[in-house]
Order: sequence, then C-alpha cells, then structure tokens
Amino acid sequence: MIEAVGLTKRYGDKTAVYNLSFQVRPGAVTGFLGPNGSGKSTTMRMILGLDNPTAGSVTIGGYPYRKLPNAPRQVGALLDAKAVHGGRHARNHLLSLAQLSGIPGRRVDEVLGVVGLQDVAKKRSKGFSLGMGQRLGIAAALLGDPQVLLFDEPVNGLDPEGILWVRNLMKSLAAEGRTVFVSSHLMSEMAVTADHLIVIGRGQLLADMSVTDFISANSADFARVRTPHTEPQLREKLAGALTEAGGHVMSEQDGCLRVTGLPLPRISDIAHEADVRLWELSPHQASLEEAYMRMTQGAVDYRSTTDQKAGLQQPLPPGAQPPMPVAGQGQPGWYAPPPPQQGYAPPQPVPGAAPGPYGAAPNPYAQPGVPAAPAAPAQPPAAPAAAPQASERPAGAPQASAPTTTEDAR
Ligand SMILES: Nc1ncnc2c1ncn2[C@@H]1O[C@H](COP(=O)(O)OP(=O)(O)OP(=O)(O)O)[C@@H](O)[C@H]1O
Repeated sequence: MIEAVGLTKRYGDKTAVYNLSFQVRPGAVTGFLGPNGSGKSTTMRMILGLDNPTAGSVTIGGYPYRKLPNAPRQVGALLDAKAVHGGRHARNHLLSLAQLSGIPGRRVDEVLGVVGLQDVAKKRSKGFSLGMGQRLGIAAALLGDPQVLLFDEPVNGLDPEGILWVRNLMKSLAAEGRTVFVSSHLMSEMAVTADHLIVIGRGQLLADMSVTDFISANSADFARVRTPHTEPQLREKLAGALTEAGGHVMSEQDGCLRVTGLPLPRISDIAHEADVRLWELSPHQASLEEAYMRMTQGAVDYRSTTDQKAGLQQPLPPGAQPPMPVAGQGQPGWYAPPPPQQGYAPPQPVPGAAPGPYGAAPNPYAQPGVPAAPAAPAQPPAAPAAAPQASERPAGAPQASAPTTTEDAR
C-alpha cells in the first residue's frame, strides 16, 4: 500500500503539491487524475524518493522509498519513457537495470516477451517509436516482479491494440493483488481500467473514491426525449407541456430534448396527455469524462483563450482565481456536461443540407452541400458569458455562439 500523509512540495514560490493525504490499496487499479500541472508527476516522484517533500510524508508498505529493503524488487515505475540511453539495445538497457538490482538476466527476456518487444530486443532504443518506448518503460517497471507499480501516462503514444494491452495488463496486475497506481488524461480509458480514483487539482485532493461514486457525485442527470422529426410541432408542444409541468427543457444538437427536473415516467405521462408520440425516452448516463470536467473546471491552470468552457464561468474580478471545486460536490456554477445548445430552440434547417442521422429530415447543423456527419456539428454552438446550471436554464432562453476550440495551452 502507498500512503501519503500531509504531502506538500514547494519549488520556490510555487506550491506543486499541498497537504495531500491518500492511500493506494492493493488489489485494485487506482487512477490518478488531474489537469496539467496539478502535481501528479511531482507526487509520483516523491513516492519514489526522487523528490523530497517540503512537508508531510509518503510511504510504501510503511517505509519511505529510500528506506525500503530491496526497493527495485518491491516497486516498479514508469515515469518518463524517454529516460533511456538511446545508444543501448533494448535488451542491454533492461539487463543493466536488472544487474543493478540483482535481478537474474532471464527475467529480462521474460519482460521483453510480456511487452511484445522480443523481436526488437537487439535494436537501439533511440530508433524506437513513442509506443515502443512506452513498452520498454513498462518492461523496466515489471523487471523486479514488484508488488507496487506506478505508471505515469502509460498509454501515451500507444496504438489502440497497445492501449487495450496496457488496460488488460493493469487489471491483471491488480487481480494478482498488486498495488497499481496509474496517471492518465485519457478518461475513456481510465473509466474502463481504474476501480478507484484519486483526483487532484492545483496540488490538492479533490476526490478519493470509486469510479462509480465519482461519476454519480459529479454528474447531472437528465432525460433525452425524441419526438418524430417529421412533425416538429410535436416537439414544440411537448417542450411547452414539460416546461409547464416544472421541467427544464433544452435542445440537443441532434434534435432531441434534454429534460431535467422530471422523472422519466412523468415525462412519459406528460407526453401521453399531450398526445405526443415519443421515439426515444432515455436516461442520460454520464461518462467519467463529463464528471471529471465538472469536478476539475475550477482547477485548470492552462486553458486556451478560445476554449468554449472559458465562457461558462461566472466573470471573476481581475486577478482573482476561480474557486476550487468542493470535494464530492464538483465545481459549483459550471455546466456539466457542457450542453450542445443553450436553452430550447428548434434547430433551423440549413438549405441544401444532407439528411440527418434519423431519416429524411435535414441535419440542421450540417454545412450546405456537405454530407451529414452525425458525430459533431460543423460549427458547434457555445455558451453565453455567464451561464447557470443546465437545470436552471429556462426553456426558450436565447442561444449564443462563440468559437469552441478546446486545446490545452501546453
Ligand atoms: N523541478 C521543478 N521546479 C519547479 N517547478 C516544478 C518542478 N517540477 C514541477 N514543477 C511545477 O509543479 C507543478 C506541478 O507539476 P507536475 O509535473 O507535477 O504536474 P502534472 O500534474 O504531472 O502535470 P502534467 O499532467 O502536465 O504532466 C507545475 O506547476 C510545475 O511547473
């Protein structure tokens, strides 16, 4: 088990990690999540004795890493796959690590096989692709057959087959009773790999809970309601009836209604009473990505000036920092998930647009003359400058548009 108590790290004026306390237990994959610069790598370096805490402590099996008897046999880590002598053959690189730690040479060939690099074992690692380098780093972590494993972004650069392999490897290591602590920015991958999550923002603990609990604690439930696209007046009628009944109705990009504040059976009854046929009535299942975005919005340090979400926050006084999210409550005052369209308004067909994904009705978001692409709108609408929660947004509220690039500044 890894245990951090009051772990703090300052670099000059910069507090990279502040008062972090958590446990990483054996027998489970624990995901370590946080925005860029939130302190994940710093924390991992302190766990591995590569950085000294300014305050607090972190132990593995009760010992600080540097006092751990035979540490390379107990703890394996992939921190930076590029930290390899490029002139060495992959096998020689692993062999030198093995010799330093008293690990028999035959183990090198075993781990080369495990990571699928046996055919390039005699190739210099400077010629390796990003994914091959990651595999070599994972091989080094596995070398001592350790009970505790740390992986910093292990799927970086891996192809889909490699990502699946890492996922299965992490799970099987945990199933063998090992402690597996893995950082990643790939939420879809974490959702299917991790059992437990530790989420940090600006060096502080935001969440320490199971993936399931994290998603339910940080997501907004809503119902998707679809009426026949051939009769747009039914959609209007239903939106009015739902609003009258106390629901909050918004429009999805694909023509669905997003309804909050009313349980599904009630929505069905209201539709029946209004004589509106439904083609879909489904509960929205929030993804880990949505929950994570909701939880960490206030802890993001690096954000594009053209980020759609930049406009979803209450304006702050000059120089002020956005409030930190409250552990277990997410980020107050933020959309989750960012709705595709603000407020209910019927989508306007684009002349010459190709048919939409649900039949003959034109896709209102397609560009004229461009084939329908159901996955994403050509120009996704964005949010107004200060937007309330989706559930607080009245039907018929005005739409706004803005650039929607969501690239990170780093
Ligand atoms: N050696 C160092 N000297 C000064 N500042 C540092 C040092 N190492 C990290 N930092 C700072 O500490 C903060 C946390 O960095 P860290 O690399 O731990 O974040 P991270 O969560 O791993 O980020 P990413 O997701 O981008 O890898 C950053 O602001 C970083 O600039």
